[in-house]
Amino acid sequence: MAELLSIEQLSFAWPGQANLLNIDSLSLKPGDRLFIKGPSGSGKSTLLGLLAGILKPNSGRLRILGQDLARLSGPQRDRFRANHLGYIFQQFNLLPYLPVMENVTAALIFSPHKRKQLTASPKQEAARLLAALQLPDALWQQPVHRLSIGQQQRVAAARALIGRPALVIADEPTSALDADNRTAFMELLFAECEHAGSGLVFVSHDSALEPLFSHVTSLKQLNGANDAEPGL
Ligand SMILES: Nc1ncnc2c1ncn2[C@@H]1O[C@H](COP(=O)(O)OP(=O)(O)OP(=O)(O)O)[C@@H](O)[C@H]1O
Repeated sequence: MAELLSIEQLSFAWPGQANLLNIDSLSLKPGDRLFIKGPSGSGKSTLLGLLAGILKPNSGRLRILGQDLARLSGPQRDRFRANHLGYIFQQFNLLPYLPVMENVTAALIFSPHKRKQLTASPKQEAARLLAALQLPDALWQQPVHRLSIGQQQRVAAARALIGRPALVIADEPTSALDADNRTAFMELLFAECEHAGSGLVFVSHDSALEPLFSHVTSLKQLNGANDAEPGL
């Protein structure tokens, strides 16, 4: 089976700026869970943009499921992202006036692959995920803007997980939560990734979450080739 993620000799600089990322190597197997830490401004979101194929490396190679994203055209990259990735954004990026249920099933619209992965109807699978993430069913037909931040976060997680993507990318999704809610959310997220067989790349500057992950690295380690942990 192809590796979930492999990076070799990758460099990236924003236009007119010095190199921000110089990653000698990073690899993950299907289902692996990686925590990436690093202070604000160190390049965590930039790295996630590269993983999602929203940004292109200046040099080197980045493969997801064996596919070098830089070799795909823009529309092919969009399709690859829709089919194989689930993304939980820092600000969730939900559609505020659409009901919860439609926000979750929206992830299937541009993804024949995710639709094929379903074992029930889109609504049934969205309902299963929302229930598993403990969002009360009284809220499922409510527009998202009426939900609390913690509730919106569960909707964003359900949207990222529907259709069993190979890789779920999460950019500081717990930053608006208190410690109790954070731990509960992480347990649910892990359980659902396991159920779906999804790998997880999770970015945060909250090192309290670090012990929950089998693989941990930092932007500093990634950028200094010799400091990386074995296997990372
Ligand atoms: N669209 C952009 N154009 C130019 N420079 C950018 C852009 N986005 C980010 N940068 C620069 O890249 C650097 C890293 O930013 P990035 O958002 O990746 O950091 P981060 O580690 O995710 O920070 P935070 O924890 O605050 O979210 C910063 O110096 C930032 O100014």
